[in-house]
Amino acid sequence: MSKNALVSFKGTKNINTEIQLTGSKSECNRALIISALSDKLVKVENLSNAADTVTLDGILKKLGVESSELGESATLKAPNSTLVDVGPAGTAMRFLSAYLSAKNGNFLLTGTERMKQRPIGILAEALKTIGANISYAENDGFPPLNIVGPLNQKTSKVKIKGDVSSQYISALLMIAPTLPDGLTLEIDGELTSKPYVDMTLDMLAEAGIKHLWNGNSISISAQPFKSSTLVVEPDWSAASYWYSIAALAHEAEISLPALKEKSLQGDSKIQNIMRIFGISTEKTEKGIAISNLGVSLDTDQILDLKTCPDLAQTIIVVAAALGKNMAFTGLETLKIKETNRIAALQNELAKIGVTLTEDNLVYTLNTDGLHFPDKITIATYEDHRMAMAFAPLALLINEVEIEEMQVVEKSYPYFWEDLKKAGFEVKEI
Ligand SMILES: O=C(O)C1=C[C@@H](OP(=O)(O)O)[C@@H](O)[C@H](O)C1
Ligand SMILES: C=C(OP(=O)(O)O)C(=O)O
Repeated sequence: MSKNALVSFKGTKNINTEIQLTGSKSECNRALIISALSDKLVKVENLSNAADTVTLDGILKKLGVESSELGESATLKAPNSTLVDVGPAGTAMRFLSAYLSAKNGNFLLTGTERMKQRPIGILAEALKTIGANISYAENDGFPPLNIVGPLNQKTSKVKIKGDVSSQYISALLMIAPTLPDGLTLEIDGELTSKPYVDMTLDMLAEAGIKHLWNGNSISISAQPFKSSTLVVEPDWSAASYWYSIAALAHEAEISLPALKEKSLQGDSKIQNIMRIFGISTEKTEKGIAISNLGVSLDTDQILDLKTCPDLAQTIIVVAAALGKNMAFTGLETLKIKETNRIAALQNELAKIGVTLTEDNLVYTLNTDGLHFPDKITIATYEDHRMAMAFAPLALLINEVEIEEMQVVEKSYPYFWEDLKKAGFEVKEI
C-alpha cells in the first residue's frame, strides 16, 4: 500500500549537512546501453540506485542471458516474443526502442499506463526509416511497441524532429556505431534538452566513438567501441532539491561530495540559476558546497529552461514560495513527462495561493495571493519531481504531507532518509 510522507522542520531553520547523492540516472542509463552494445568492452562504475537504472540494468542482464519474461504485464504479446517492461522509465523506453531494434529477437516493449501516453512515434518512425521492424501494439505513435530485430539497414540518413524529446536522438546516436552504414541524423527544428545530446556524444567519445556535428546534422560512422570505463557522477537534478532547501532555509551550509562543477549533466546549470535566490556554490576538496548568502538578485528577466527541463519544478516552486513573480520559457516538453507537469504545478501551487499562467509560451507566476497554511497536502501524480520539489516547503509550512512518497524511487530513492539527516522530520502515514 502506498504511503504519504508527513514532513516538518522544528526549531531554527538552519541546515548544516553533508549529502552523498546517488549517481545520475541519465548517465547510468546511457552507460548501461553503451556497455551492452559494446559486449561489455565498456565497463560502468558508480551505478545509481535510481529505480529507472535498476530496471534498465535488470532488463539488459536478463536479455544477455535468456529470452524470458522481463516484466509483469502480459498484454498483446505475440506467443514467441519477449516482454520487456520499463515501468515509468522514459530513458529506458526510448533507449531500448533503438537497442532492441538492432538486436536479434522479437520483443514487446511496454511500460506503465502513463508511459503508454508518452509519445514515441517520432523515434519509432525514424527507426522504421532506417530499416527497423516496429509496430504499435495499442495506439499509433505510443508504446507498447512490437519490435522484431535485428533491423536490416535501408538508409544511413534520417531526418528527425528535435523539439519533442532529445531522448529519441540520444537513442539513435547510441546504436549508430553498431549499424553497418553508421547514421547521419538531420535535426529538424530546434533541439530541446540539448545538454542531454551532448552528454550522449561525450559518453560515446569516452567509449571511443567519434562523431561529426555539422550545422543541424550529427554523423557517426560504423566503428568499434574501445575498452574503457564510464564513471558515473552524482546526480545534479537530485542536487537541485538541496539548492531549494538552502534557498528556503534561514541559513544553510550543505556539502555535496563528488559532485563536479563542470559536469556532463546540463542540470549543473542550477549553480547559476540559484544565484538569483542568493545561493552560492563553491568548489571544495570533496566536491561542492552550497550556502545561502541571504541576498537575492533581480528576478525581472525571463528564465529559459529549455536546456534543463528537469529543474523546472524545483525552480518554479522556490520562486513561488519566495514570492517572486518570475516568468519562464522553454517549458513545452513538461506536458509529456511523468505527468503533465504544468497542470500538476498549477494545481499544487494554488494551495499556497500562487498561479502559473501561460501566454504565448511564456509562463508567469503570480504570487500576490501567496500564503502559508498550517498544513498542506501535495498530490504527486506519479511524478518523483513533484514530491521532491514541494517537500522543502516544510521549511515554511508547519506540516507538508506528500502523497505517495515512494515516487522518489525513480531517481532518488534515499531522498526521505537524506531529509532526515538534514534535520527534517519525516513520518510515514
Ligand atoms: O536523456 C535523458 O537522460 C533525459 C532527457 C530529458 O528528456 P527530454 O529530452 O525528453 O526533454 C530529461 O527530461 C530526462 O529526465 C532525462
Ligand atoms: C522526465 C524524466 O524522466 P524520463 O523522461 O526518463 O522518464 C525525469 O526524470 O524528470
